[in-house]
Amino acid sequence: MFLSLLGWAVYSLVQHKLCSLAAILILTLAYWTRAYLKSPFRAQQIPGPFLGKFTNAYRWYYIMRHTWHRDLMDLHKKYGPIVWIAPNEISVSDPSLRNVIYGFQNHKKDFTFFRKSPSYETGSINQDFSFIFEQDPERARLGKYHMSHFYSEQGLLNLEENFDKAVDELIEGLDKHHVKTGTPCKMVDWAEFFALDLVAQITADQSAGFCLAGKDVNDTAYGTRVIIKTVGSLMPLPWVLTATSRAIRQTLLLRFLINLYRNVLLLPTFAFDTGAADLISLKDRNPKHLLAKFYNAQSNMREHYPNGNQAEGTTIQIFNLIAGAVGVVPHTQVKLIHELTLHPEVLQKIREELQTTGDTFRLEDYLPYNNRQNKYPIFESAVREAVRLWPAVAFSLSRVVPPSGCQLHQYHIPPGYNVGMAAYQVNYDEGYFGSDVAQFRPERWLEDHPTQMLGGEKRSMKNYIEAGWLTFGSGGRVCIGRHLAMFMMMKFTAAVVREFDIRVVKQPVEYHTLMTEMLGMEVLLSRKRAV
Ligand code: HEM
Repeated sequence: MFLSLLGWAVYSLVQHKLCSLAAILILTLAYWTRAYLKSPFRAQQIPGPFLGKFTNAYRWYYIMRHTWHRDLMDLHKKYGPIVWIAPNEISVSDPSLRNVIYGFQNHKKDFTFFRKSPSYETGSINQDFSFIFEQDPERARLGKYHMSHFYSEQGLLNLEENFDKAVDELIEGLDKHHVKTGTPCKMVDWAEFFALDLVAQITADQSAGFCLAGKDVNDTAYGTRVIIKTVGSLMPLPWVLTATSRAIRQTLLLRFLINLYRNVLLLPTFAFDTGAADLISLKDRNPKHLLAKFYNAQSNMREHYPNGNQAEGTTIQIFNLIAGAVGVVPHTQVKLIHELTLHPEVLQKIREELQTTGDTFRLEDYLPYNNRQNKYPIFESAVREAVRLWPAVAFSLSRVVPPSGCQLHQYHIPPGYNVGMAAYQVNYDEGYFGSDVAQFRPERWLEDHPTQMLGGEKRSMKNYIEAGWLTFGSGGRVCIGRHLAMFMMMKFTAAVVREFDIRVVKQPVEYHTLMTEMLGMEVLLSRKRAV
């Protein structure tokens, strides 16, 4: 009976293509309409774009136009802080609701805990712990427990020598490939080369040679972009998860993943099934670097991922590192350099701060340990201002409403629906940050809040901004690489502004998929004139 029905369906599909198409269309419309009519968002009249209420394709269309981060800002301007953007998803822009969704709830109390939504599964491309995409809160907590200390400020301070080696190669490469030849330099490419070199340095104390070569050796950075863009394009489409498995997604992206590991670890024949021995010998030679720490972390997590293996479990940590360092940091880095060329007065102050420490940016002059004082307050504020205004991780950090449900202003969101906030919408909220929110004004980070008090003293703006912004996420799943990101940008920027005068010859263009990339900016560099 079933077989004859199936046979009939295939026969009609072939014979009556138009009828079948019409039937599919009608069924889809009926499905969308039924979901719309039953939606609790409709019952509460939550505002939002008409098509978004019916289909995920609405958001996907704007993501594929690469403008979604700005389009969503416009939607919030039009509809207010709570917007119905997809059949089962609400977007929230009000910073005061950040802690409702991302606050430090007890992950053991499933009744009130907001997990990462199933869309994160799209980015899971292995059988092992993959930090950013792990949805299980207990495993994510364990991962953080095993890994946060080496991504802490103190942990990274131990690797400062490696940051400086990467900086030296950056300067040598820029000199050789652009200053001496007088050719324009593509800023985002160089920020990526630096990031790849830095990852190789801090992972296993090796020089990967991207800056020295002045090119994307073996398409390594390109591979990172392909993986990130693929995940970003598919994340908003729930059916992708029905149609694929982790194994399928990994197979699709395997070539790019393996290429990353081979070129960054300088293991030209690395493969998951045979690579463990190579990794072990490399990490044994560099016990204080991240590869050794990743290896230990994966050993501690192994029992939770019986289908993975040592090589996969270790290298996926490198992928998470590369995703942050190469996929995210360079785009804010580009905007920071761009803003400094637009604000010469800020650039001048940064150069003056650097002169107080022998024209070199040293972490120990920045971090307030051992009674030291931060010698770079304006420099630090300029970097923070850039990450506030151009938060490269710009997709909605979507979470599932727990069994308790949740109250967002006048609306009650029932369990099982998704709610999310995205950094552009939150960071540009005038109500919270003030009417000059869109201006690049580093000094704001050094001021006091005009009215608020904290512990009997005036509340600093730094404290106030960090309690509201979403650049690095918030709560238990806050970005583990935020200190690394700050150090990378400060090391890169300090070196470039110390050595070179910079003239922008092509402006950056925003391009959103998963991250908001800053593409196309070109600069002419010349050796800095003495002042
Ligand atoms: C300016 C640079 C960066 C920005 C704006 C940024 C932003 C973010 C955001 C918003 C999240 C939260 C994601 C979520 O809740 O779904 C996150 C998580 C994460 N980031 Fe970053 N990131 C940056 C750099 C880095 C770097 C350099 C690394 C390298 C280690 C990194 C590694 C991670 C990891 C592993 C997570 C997942 C943490 C968890 O789920 O507990 N990020 N990042």
